[in-house]
Amino acid sequence: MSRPDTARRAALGLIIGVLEDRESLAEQIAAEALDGLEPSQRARAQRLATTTLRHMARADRILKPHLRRRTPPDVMALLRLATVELLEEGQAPHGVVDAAVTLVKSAGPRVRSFAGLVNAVLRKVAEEGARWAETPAPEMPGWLRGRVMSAFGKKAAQAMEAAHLAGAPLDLSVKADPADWAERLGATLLPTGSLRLSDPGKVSDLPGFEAGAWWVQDAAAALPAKLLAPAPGARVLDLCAAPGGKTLQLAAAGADVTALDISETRLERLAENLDRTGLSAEIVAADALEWEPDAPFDAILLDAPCSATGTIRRHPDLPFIKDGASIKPLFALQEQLLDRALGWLKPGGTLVYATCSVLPEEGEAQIKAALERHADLTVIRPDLEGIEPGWITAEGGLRLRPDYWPERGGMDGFYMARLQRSG
Ligand SMILES: C[S@@+](CC[C@H](N)C(=O)[O-])C[C@H]1O[C@@H](n2cnc3c(N)ncnc32)[C@H](O)[C@@H]1O
Repeated sequence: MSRPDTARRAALGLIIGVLEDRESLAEQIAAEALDGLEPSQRARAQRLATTTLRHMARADRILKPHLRRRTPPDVMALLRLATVELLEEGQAPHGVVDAAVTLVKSAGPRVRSFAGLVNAVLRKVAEEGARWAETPAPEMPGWLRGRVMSAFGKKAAQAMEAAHLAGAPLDLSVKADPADWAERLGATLLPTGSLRLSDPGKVSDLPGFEAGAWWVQDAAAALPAKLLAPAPGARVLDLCAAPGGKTLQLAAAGADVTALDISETRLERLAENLDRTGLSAEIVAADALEWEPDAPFDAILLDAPCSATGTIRRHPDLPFIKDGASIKPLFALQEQLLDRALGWLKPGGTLVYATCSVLPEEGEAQIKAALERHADLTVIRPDLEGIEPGWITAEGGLRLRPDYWPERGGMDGFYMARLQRSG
C-alpha cells in the first residue's frame, strides 16, 4: 500500500522538475518519475501537478501577502500545491495543512525549518476563498502573449488565457457511427464529428476502448486528416505521424498509409494504436530531412513539429519550459519539411500542412511563404462540416484557437491549410 502522501510527494517532485529543471511533465513521467506508485496514486499525482501549474500565478497572488521571508523553491512548490488543493479543489483545510506540514518535516533540516511558516500561511490561505474567486486567469508568458496580441488582439489573448485555465474535456475520434457511439458513451457529438466527454473517468474503462472503436484526439486535431480527405486506396504519406491519431483517421478512411516519424519510441505507441484499433499502415522510422520515397504520393499530411502553444490547456507545464528562443529553430525546420514533402507529391496531389500552434509564424506565414516559393501551388479553401466561416484565414487556411467554442468546452489551437500541386 502507498503511504497517504505518496501522491502529494510525487506531485511536488513533478512541479519542481518543471519549474527548476524545465523538464516537461511528459518527459519526467517517461523517465519513470511516477514508477512504483499505484495507478490511482499516479493519476492523482499527475492531476495535482497539472492543476497546480495551471493555477500557479493565481496561487502566487494569494500567497504573496503572507510571505515575508525568502522561501526556497521546494517550500514554494509545496505552498502552491496546498493552495490549489484548498482553494481550487475545495479540500478540507485540516487535512491539507497537516499533510503539508508532515511533508516539510520529513525533508532535510533547511526545509524543515519552514514547518511553522507553512502551517501559519496555509491556515490563512484556507480563508481566502473569496479572493481566489476574483483572481484572474494566469497570463501567457511574455514571449507568447506579445505574439498572440499582435496577431489576434488583447481580447483574444485574454479569452485564450481563460480557456487555458478552464482545461480541456476528453475528445474522441471514432472509426465509424459517431452518433451511435455518442449515445453509448453518453458523449456530445460535436458539429465537426468528434465526440466530447466532460467527466470520462478512466479512459481504458470506457466502452469501445478494448475493441478499438475510437481513440483520444482533440476535436481540432481531428480536422487536418478530414481536410486531406483521401480517397479510399489513395497512396498517402502521414509525415511526422507519431503517436498516430491522424494515421488512424487516414487508415480508417481506407487510404494506403505510410506513417513516418523520426522517433522510434513514439512510433511504438503508433504501432500499439494501430494494433488496438485493427487498422493498418506501413511504419517508417526515419528523418524526413534525409528520407526519400520510392514513388510519389497522391496526398500528404504534414503535421509538423512546432511550439505546441495550441495545447497549453492540456499541458500547463509548457509555458514554464519553452521560450521564444527555443522555438525559433522550428520555423526553419517547418519550411524545410514542407518543401521536401511538396517534392514527393504527384502532379495534382494535395498536401495538408498542420501545426498545433497559435503562432502565425508556424501557420499562416508558412503557407504565404510557400506560395511565394512554389508557383505550382494553390490553396483549396476548407469546406469541412461544422467549421465557422470566421475561422478561415486570408490565405485560405483554417485558424483554430483555444477560445473558440467556449460554450462547448473549447478546442486546441491549430492551424491547417490544404495545398494542391498543379496537374
Ligand atoms: C506534432 S507531432 C505529430 C503528431 C501526430 N501527427 C499525431 O497526430 O499523433 C510532430 C512529430 O514530428 C516528429 N519529427 C520531428 N522532427 C522530425 C523529422 N526530422 N523527421 C520525421 N519526424 C520528425 C516528432 O517525433 C513528432 O512525433
